[in-house]
This record gives sequence, structure tokens and C-alpha cells, in this order.
Amino acid sequence: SDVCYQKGGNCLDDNKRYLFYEVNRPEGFNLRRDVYLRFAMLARKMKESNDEKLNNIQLVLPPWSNLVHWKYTDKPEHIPWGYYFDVDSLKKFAPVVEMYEFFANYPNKYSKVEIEEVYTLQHFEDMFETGNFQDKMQLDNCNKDYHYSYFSYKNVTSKNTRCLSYHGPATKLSEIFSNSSAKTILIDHAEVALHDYFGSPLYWQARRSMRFNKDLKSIADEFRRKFLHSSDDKDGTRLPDDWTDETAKRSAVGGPYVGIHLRRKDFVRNRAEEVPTLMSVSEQVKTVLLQLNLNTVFVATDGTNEEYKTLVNLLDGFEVLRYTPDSNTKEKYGDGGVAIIDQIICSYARYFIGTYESTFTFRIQEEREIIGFKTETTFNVFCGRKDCPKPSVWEIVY
Ligand SMILES: C[C@@H]1O[C@H](OP(=O)(O)OP(=O)(O)OC[C@H]2O[C@@H](n3cnc4c(=O)[nH]c(N)nc43)[C@H](O)[C@@H]2O)[C@@H](O)[C@H](O)[C@@H]1O
Repeated sequence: SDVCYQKGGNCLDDNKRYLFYEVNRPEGFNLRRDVYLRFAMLARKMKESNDEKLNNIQLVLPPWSNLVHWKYTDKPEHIPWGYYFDVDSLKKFAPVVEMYEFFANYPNKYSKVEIEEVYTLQHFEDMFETGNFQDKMQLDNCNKDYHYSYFSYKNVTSKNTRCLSYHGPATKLSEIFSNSSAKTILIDHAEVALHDYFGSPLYWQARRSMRFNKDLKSIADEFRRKFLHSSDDKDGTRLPDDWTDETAKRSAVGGPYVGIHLRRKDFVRNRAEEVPTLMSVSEQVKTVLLQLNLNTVFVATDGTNEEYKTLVNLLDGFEVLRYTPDSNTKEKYGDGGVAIIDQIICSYARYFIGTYESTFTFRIQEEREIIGFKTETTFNVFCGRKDCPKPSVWEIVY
């Protein structure tokens, strides 16, 4: 281990290059999941290239650290992807490694890691004025002060950070790797880079590779079985063990309940027109329950206990349920795990109603496309106080 210090702190294997990315710090879990897809596509494109500078690239999965919506109890502060996703499934789409696997190159976890090149993406300042939306990138002065540490690690730093005005898909960033010989490159504000194959078969492959951690799926399954009379075999929702074996289908029936995602908190304040009152929610849910001849509602929400109780009272006569973790699950998987379990349960419902423009809802809709539901059972959102917006329908393609 001292050897790499004798080589001037150069601990990395000469044949490997690492791509790191970081997202605008306040962004939530479900937007971050979408940013991952863009970078997974970049990493895959580089791996498939004939260029030896590109095809040894590894995409390092940024740990789930300090997400503003989550309470972190104690440890671990840097939650690896394996807690939430099935990393073997991810690896079948793109060459990814966990951050701890990258750190294993160094003598210990406190070793100083200097990232050779950091590019902070920013929008072209004049893009909207000039209306020039062509793909382009250019090293520039920074529009803002970016003083960030990376991944909330004190020992991960860089002496070489630059701002890159950027407009284009994430796959265009391969040019940076072609033009540099750095072994470690970090793209910050990665959300500025866009999808280029959004909605294509390749996009959906990446999305399908994002299988959840198997333990979280089985916790959700147990809840479905115990409280919702729902199981994959009964409901026509069983998927192959390996996502690469999935094929197109629209035959999923789903468990005998309506799943709803009720985003509250900041949405109630900031999106007053689109967010319904709880009274209105209960009316909209009742209409669907009666239409489908069902009696049970599963509620996923970030709302308060008070709001939940109010809704239960308003739905008097119907069975209203939500998932509450036991102390082990809560401690092991934290708020992120509970959010995923809520998403899974909503994904297997006979009918789903979500919250307009919530990325939490979008990810449920995608999951239901993968499971094979008819689109009309999925792309529904609550009508708000003033508006009754129609959600975009993004159908799966193979
Ligand atoms: C407007 C934007 O909305 C974005 O939220 P939006 O897309 O709904 O989607 P998320 O960013 O995933 O929501 C933020 C967090 O809220 C919690 N949460 C929301 N809904 C539920 C739920 O039904 N069950 C559970 N267990 N947790 C929930 C969860 O921790 C999730 O990671 C925000 O991330 C942005 O910061 C911004 O506020």
C-alpha cells in the first residue's frame, strides 16, 4: 500500500479510467435516478467504443450522501447503491463500480484522493436569448461560485476544477475523455447534460437495468401478500429474474387495490394550483374505487400523520393502508429504502394515481410500464385545486 505513495500518490491501475459524477446538491432521489441513466448511457457508449482511451472506463456510483429530503440517523452516511439497487443488474447495462470499490485502490478509507480533472457543467448564459440550442461545450468562467466538496467526503479533492458551459446529451462528454489522459474525471452538476436517446429502446434498457435491491422488493412483497392480497403469480406481474430476458407485454393485472402517490410538503406550498385538497383527493379516489369495484387504497405519501389521518377519515367505509417500516428496516435502509418500498407497492397496484410533475411518480409510472400494465391504469394524476393536468405518457419500447 505504501507503494502507491512512493509513486507520488498514484494508486490506480494504469489500465483503468474512472468517471465520477455529482448532481446539484438539493436535487432529490428520483431526479438523481434519471441523471444516472444519462451517465450509464455515456459509460456504455465509451465501453463499446474501439478507442482504447475510452473502453476501459468505469462509472463510479456516487453514494447517497446528505440528500436534503432524508434524515440520516447515524451511519452509514455514504449509502452505497447496493442498498437500493441490484448492482449486478446495473452492471449488465453499463460498467459501474461502487465508490468503495474505487477506494479499495487506496491504502485505507482516509487516504487522500485527488481527482485529476473536475468539470462543473453550467448552462450557456445566452442560450435562451440567442435561441441557439445546438449541441456545444466550451470552457468558460464560472457563472457562480462553486465551492463544493465531493460526495461529502473530506478526503476527496481536486486541484484542477474548471467550468464547462454545456448544451447537449451526456454522451457528448466522451469528447472530454478522448482529449484528456487523466485517469480520474469528475463531472459536477451532471444534471445539465441531457438524455440523447430518451424514450428509445436503449433508454429503456438502462431503465430496466435499475432493478431494486432484492431485499427491499421482498419486504414490499410481504406487505402486499399480508395486507393487500397481492402476489406476482396471482396478479400477472412476475418478471424474469434477469432483466435482459424481459419481453414486451401488456397483460399485468395488479393487486386488488388502488395505489396513490400523494406528494405533499413543498408541493402544497409551491404548486397550489396543481395540488388537490384532501377532500378532493378522497372524492377522486372513491370514483376510481367504485368504477373498478375495489375497496382498498394504498397510500404512499410524504405528508404528515395528520394529513394521512384526515384522508383515512374522508375515505370512511373503504380500507386505507400505508407502509410503516419496522425498526430494523428503518435503521438499515433509512428514508430511501422506505420510499422505494412505497414505490414498489404502488407499482403493483391494479390502478395508480400519482402527483403531477413529481419525479417520484414518474419512476412509479416507468416501473409499471416495465411490469406490463395497460397505460390507462398508470398515467393518471390527481386533479388540482384549479387545474386538471394530463400527464405525459411515455410508453415502454423494446
Ligand atoms: C419540486 C421538486 O420536487 C422534487 O420532489 P419529487 O419530484 O416529488 O421526488 P423526490 O425528489 O424523489 O422526492 C423527494 C423525497 O421525498 C420523499 N417522498 C416523496 N413522496 C414520498 C412517498 O410517497 N413516500 C415516501 N416514503 N417518501 C416520499 C422521499 O424521501 C423522496 O426521496 C424534489 O426533489 C425537489 O427538491 C423539488 O422540491
